[in-house]
Amino acid sequence: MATQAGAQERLRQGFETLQVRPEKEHVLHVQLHRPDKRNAMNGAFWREMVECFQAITQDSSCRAVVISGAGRVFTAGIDLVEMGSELLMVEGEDPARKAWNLRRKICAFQESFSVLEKCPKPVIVAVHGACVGAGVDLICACDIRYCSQDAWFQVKEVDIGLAADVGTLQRLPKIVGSQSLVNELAFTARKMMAPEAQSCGLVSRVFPDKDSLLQAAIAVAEAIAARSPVAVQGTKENLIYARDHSVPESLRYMAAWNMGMLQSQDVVTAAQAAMDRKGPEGVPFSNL
Ligand SMILES: CCC/C=C/C=C/C(=O)SCCNC(=O)CCNC(=O)[C@H](O)C(C)(C)COP(=O)(O)OP(=O)(O)OC[C@H]1O[C@@H](n2cnc3c(N)ncnc32)[C@H](O)[C@@H]1OP(=O)(O)O
Repeated sequence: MATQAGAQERLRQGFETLQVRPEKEHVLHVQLHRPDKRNAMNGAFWREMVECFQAITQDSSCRAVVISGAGRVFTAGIDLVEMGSELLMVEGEDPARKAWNLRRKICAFQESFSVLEKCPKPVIVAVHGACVGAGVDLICACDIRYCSQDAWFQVKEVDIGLAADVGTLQRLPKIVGSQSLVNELAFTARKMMAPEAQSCGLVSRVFPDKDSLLQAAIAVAEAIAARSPVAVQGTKENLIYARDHSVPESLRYMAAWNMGMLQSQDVVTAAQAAMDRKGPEGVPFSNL
């Protein structure tokens, strides 16, 4: 799937657990789609997230992505039925080999959400109803988080006997300012409702219902997609780099980045539009 055509073909083929559809120009909407099972994450889901977002990364016509959940809730987290019988079953003739194979599996699970961060296009997630366990890991890897008034969040892993290992413990403390709150949520699996999620910074906006939530998520994706993809994707790359590095390291990375990217035609086009008092909407930028 190294080519643009290959990526678009993969997205056209469709997935078992994800529904992908174009929403506006340059905007794709990825829906977690196992509504009867509350979008619980089975084996197919963990694989398909990687395939889907690798294809989106390759598809230069896509500039922003919205993720939402089909049906009553965003997601019930890992599929508990498959977890016991399949997802975490491991082969190996001795403990070292079993441990090594389990490590491989855990790394593969981690990739299913890290792929969201590696995707250069901004990902906006719209959460309604429950967002449990691995759902929190997923949203922590997204760039913008919105929810509806009925949403609730639960770092549920301790209740099923494990430490959350696919991103929550690593990313949540960098999203929420209070380490004490993160610790409390992770140690107790307490449900956090939408107003608290907003006040602690996990989500940036709360909407009255799912319809208004989706409308707003798609509108912000459209606004992002109208801007220079060189500027937007460079911004995502450098924000994530800065989160994980010191200020001097990040400034150095930024300078190396922009010594190439400032030579883009987009700078000239966008600056001219600003001088002419036009917004970026309606200014044509080539795909990246
Ligand atoms: C190395 C990997 C690391 C990853 C770790 C991840 C860990 C986690 O994700 S921990 C969290 C596990 N999830 C849960 O504990 C949530 C369980 N589900 C619920 O609490 C409720 O379903 C929920 C509040 C989300 C929704 O309640 P609602 O009343 O709307 O639905 P239900 O009647 O309960 O369920 C409807 C059908 O969906 C099936 N289902 C729900 N959750 C799961 C799940 N996690 N796994 C598998 N299936 C699930 C439920 O059995 C019902 O199915 P059916 O009886 O066939 O209709």
